Amino acid sequence: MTQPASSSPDASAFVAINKLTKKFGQKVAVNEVDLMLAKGETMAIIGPSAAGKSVLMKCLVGIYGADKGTIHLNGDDVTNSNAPTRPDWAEKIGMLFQQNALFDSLSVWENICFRQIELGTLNRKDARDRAIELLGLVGLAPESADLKPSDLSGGMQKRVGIARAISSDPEILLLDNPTAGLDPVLSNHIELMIAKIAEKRGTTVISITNDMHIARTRYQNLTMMYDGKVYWSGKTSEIDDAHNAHLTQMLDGSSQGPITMRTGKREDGVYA
Ligand SMILES: Nc1ncnc2c1ncn2[C@@H]1O[C@H](COP(=O)(O)OP(=O)(O)OP(=O)(O)O)[C@@H](O)[C@H]1O
Repeated sequence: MTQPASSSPDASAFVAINKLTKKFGQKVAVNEVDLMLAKGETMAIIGPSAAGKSVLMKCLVGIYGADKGTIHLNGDDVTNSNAPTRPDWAEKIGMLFQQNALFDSLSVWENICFRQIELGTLNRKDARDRAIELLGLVGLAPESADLKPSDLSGGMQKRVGIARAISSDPEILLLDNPTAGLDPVLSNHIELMIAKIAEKRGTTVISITNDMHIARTRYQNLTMMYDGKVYWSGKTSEIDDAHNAHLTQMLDGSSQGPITMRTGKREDGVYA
């Protein structure tokens, strides 16, 4: 059922991360992470604060280069942001940042098609039309297009961030806490929307969440990070109640230590 943290990922997987390490000075934020994901599959990444989840995402999107290890996307080595293959992937990866990263001085539609306007792939009229189409996809009215992000609620801002992330019709969608700060009803609504968009487009999705229930019900795969490492990675359908309880305890900090899901025991062997 599990991918042991020590196994080597299959390099032919659509997303193949092999022994990835990212340090900031002495701090090892991401420590020998192995992960793989097939095309069109979804993965939730969970873990307590400072586990390395966001840094891993930023390595994937090319913001940070790696100190060690590799990232392959569909066979292309994209480990370092200045790798020759990287520009080919810029348009194929959509990312929602934790704080949405919307520009307050720009309108909603300019935020959504920011990249296309910058690159000149769409003129301003077509970009506005495209943004309105995307607003519809994320459940926002066309009238929102000319508002500024500060005119929107937190939930609406998240939707705009998601609309921007999917604006280039990416092959991979990276979402850093798409429902952080939202109430449970809205969180569920947004996660359902993401699942539907991904299914319709065949998009591969990796999403950080703090919500174990959402991770188990909306994603096909789940990875728990702890102290920069992958402690468990596998199919959500195979998580039984005991494992769920322990992953949840690790997430909220009440567990006494990481567990290995292969055995269902904590690393110190206490849990059975
Ligand atoms: N630019 C940076 N410079 C120095 N240290 C950093 C930097 N970015 C992240 N870190 C450190 O790396 C570790 C992992 O950070 P990361 O943001 O990936 O955690 P996280 O799992 O996403 O946590 P959270 O759920 O709280 O967002 C933390 O100790 C953090 O302080």
